[in-house]
Amino acid sequence: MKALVENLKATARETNATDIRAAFAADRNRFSRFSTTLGDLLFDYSKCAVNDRILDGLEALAEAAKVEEKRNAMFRGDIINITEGRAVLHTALRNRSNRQILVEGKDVMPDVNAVLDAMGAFADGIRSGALKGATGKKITDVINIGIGGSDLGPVMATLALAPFHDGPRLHFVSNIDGAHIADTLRLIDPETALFVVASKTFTTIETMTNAATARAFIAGKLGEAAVGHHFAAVSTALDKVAAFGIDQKRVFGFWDWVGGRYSIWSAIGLPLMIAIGTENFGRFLDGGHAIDEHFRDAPLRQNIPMLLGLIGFYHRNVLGYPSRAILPYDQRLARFPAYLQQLDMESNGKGVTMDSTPVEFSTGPVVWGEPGTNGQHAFYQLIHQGTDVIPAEFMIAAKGHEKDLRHQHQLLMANCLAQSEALMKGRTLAEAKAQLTSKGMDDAKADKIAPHRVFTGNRPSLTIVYDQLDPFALGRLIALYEHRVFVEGALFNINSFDQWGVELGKELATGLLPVVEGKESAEDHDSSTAGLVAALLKAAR
Ligand SMILES: O=P(O)(O)OC[C@H]1O[C@H](O)[C@H](O)[C@@H](O)[C@@H]1O
Repeated sequence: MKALVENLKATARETNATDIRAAFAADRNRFSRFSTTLGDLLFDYSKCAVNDRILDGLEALAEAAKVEEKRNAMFRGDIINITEGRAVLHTALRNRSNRQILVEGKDVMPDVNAVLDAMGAFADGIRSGALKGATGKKITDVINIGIGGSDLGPVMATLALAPFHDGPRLHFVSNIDGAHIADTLRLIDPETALFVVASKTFTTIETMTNAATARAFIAGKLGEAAVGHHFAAVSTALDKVAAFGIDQKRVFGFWDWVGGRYSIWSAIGLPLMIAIGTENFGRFLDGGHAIDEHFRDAPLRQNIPMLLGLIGFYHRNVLGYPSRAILPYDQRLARFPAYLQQLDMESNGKGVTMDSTPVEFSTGPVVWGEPGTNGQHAFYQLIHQGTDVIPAEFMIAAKGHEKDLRHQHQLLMANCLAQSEALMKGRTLAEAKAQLTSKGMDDAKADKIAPHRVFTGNRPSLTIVYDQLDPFALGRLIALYEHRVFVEGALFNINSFDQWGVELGKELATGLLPVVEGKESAEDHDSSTAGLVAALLKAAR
């Protein structure tokens, strides 16, 4: 692998691959050669620093890393999450073909379908008003209590699918900070509220603490007997849910082969289903399934998740770019960058290979972003003229949902396209100077100012276009990025499906709680921690 990466570096140098502007000038068909479609989904990577030889090299890399074999093992239900001894089968949750999927000899599809049916019946009951609060009122507000994978997916997708939201209002409480639940409880009426406690493990301190606060709120306002009418739960740990006291009929399970950050397709999607209805939720699953079929079957050069992953690896390890910006020109995808941060950074922020040795590559990049056009007025300066090259990933719908605001959508499209064009083309010193002198600036001054107005150009970006942001399109987009993360993880030869890196902080927080409660002394901690504890406790007195 290392040698193949070195070869790619040499190829990039020899073929002048990073001169993207020159590549466009030399080849009128560059767009059609370096873009591909799947239905109405268009993936354009022609503004990345690729050429045929680079793609050949990336293909060799995929072969050497056995990406296709690893992909097949995932779909087959092999135990590929080796540190936790689990299969990785979020694809089973959206397996609309219903073909058998075996985990340790047992077909998981009957259980998947049974939970989906139970969720559907519950969601229908809440939406229609057949399932009421303790005082006989219809549920108007659903509050999801969860964090990480038990929060980010429903939060992101609910906003993304706002035009399809015809069920009760949704709220999300995740942070341990009491402000989060307190501000939410102020907005709701206990008689018409339903809390969904969402936690894969049902041990996460934030979720358990917020759930206890919510439980006390309902019991305090409506009496202990009302609790059963106002709570539901989603978890893989059904015994722990039972201990919390939630009615079994309102508990929706999933399985240890669903990673938290891949769980939006499972019962974790219940709030979304309540918001948009079972039919739309089904379309969302269809979208994910369409990408699964494509990822499994399409040849590499037409395989969008493969290409996305290979280009991601190329940016990181051949060209050495440290981060990637996710820039949806779609206000309703405002939480998509945050969603991808967990998906990508928790999956591929690793330093040890599948063979338990240190990795030989740079693994996952920093993933960040904001929707356009807001980002333009904040951080695009650095993307255009900063000293790091930051590959940008644009996404935009051909049609907005606001038919009478078509003009605003046209402005949105123009901005999106202008940004990727500007990143690629840039502006030379001569062009900058000519622009200034044409406006009457004298030569000496133009010489001083022009360098500040130079854009190096040749800054890579890729663009994803879809017809309209509907449940199917969103399902496709999420699955596309899930598989991209898979491909990159396979190339790094890491386990993308564990998350030991979040453990240490959790352990230390448990140890520090008695210290900040004033029950234990801070003397066993380092002087900074002890000093901070002292300052906080003094100020809180
Ligand atoms: O769903 P839960 O078990 O409550 O876990 C919630 C989150 O907590 C952890 O810290 C993990 O890093 C995440 O992957 C997970 O999504």
